[in-house]
Amino acid sequence: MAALAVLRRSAPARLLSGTLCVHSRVLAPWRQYQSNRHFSNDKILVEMDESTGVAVMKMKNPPVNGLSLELLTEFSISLEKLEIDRGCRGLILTSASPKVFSAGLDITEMCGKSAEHYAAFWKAVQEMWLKLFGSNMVTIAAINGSSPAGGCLMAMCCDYRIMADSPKYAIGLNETQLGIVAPFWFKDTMTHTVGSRVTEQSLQLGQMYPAPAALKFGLVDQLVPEDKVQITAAAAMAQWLSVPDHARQITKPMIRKPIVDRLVKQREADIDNFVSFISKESIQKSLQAYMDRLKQKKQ
Ligand SMILES: CCCCC/C=C\C/C=C\C=C\CC(=O)SCCNC(=O)CCNC(=O)[C@H](O)C(C)(C)COP(=O)(O)OP(=O)(O)OC[C@H]1O[C@@H](n2cnc3c(N)ncnc32)[C@H](O)[C@@H]1OP(=O)(O)O
Repeated sequence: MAALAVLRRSAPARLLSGTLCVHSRVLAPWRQYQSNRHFSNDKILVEMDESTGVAVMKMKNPPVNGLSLELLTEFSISLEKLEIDRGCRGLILTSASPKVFSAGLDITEMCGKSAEHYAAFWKAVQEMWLKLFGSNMVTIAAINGSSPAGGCLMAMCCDYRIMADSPKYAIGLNETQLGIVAPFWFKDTMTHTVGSRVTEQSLQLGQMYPAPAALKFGLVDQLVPEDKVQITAAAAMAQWLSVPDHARQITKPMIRKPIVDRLVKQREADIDNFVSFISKESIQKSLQAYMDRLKQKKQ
């Protein structure tokens, strides 16, 4: 048992290659850590079921769960807490808002801000990815709505994806549609999920796939009626957790560690790349025009 506990606790550190730091500027203090093991801060709600060892993490940043610096920071802190919790074996990631899993990166964080802000924001995006893709727990995405760009990235970081069965909800990496470019580790995550050929085409076209199309090529693993997404995720989790932890935890990094290490080795260069790219006037214009289109859609 002691050996298993060591494995359980040491594997994430190995997999994440020392990436436990989080940006300190917006660290929200934990409001509470109650006996029923629910904890929450502004943007992340965690419900931990001690009898199953499964935590449900809900993003709550209405209206569309934009991945702001604050949400990303709280996400990484919450995940880190669960990762070191011996009692937690599985994580179900979902949205507290109906109809949208996550609209991806909060575009307002990438518009009209300083270089320092862009660097801090990108570091938080990297941190989220390193922790979620490199997690030692079983991770299941319960995709209860649309999931473009960064939302799709989060879902793809998980071990298994269950999506609400509706053509109204779409998922994909649509960055080129905004005039921006998915960085190599977004591309690596998609390649890991669906293979090179589909990734090449999807990324160039910035394609969003309605849920039924996403199922066809494995971008999601299962479609269920919207009101069954959570319960199906819990059932799938029970199945994944029936595999002995130590064996699964040694297997997962065999595939994922080289992908994680690629970013770890060039984090600073990746931040510099992002800052210089996003600061360009032409890119700022594209993002602004996209935001204007989003707002006009309503009128
Ligand atoms: C060569 C080197 C390369 C280096 C790397 C360089 C760059 C990489 C850079 C960035 C990578 C970015 C990845 C991303 O995640 S970018 C974000 C992409 N996201 C989207 O395109 C989603 C856009 N949103 C939608 O499609 C819809 O909102 C959605 C389907 C999610 C929901 O639709 P719904 O009809 O319910 O809601 P809306 O009315 O559209 O939106 C409500 C409200 O929210 C605002 N909003 C929507 N999405 C975002 C967002 N991502 N960020 C900020 N704000 C968003 C929307 O404008 C509305 O606002 P308001 O009108 O109510 O004020």
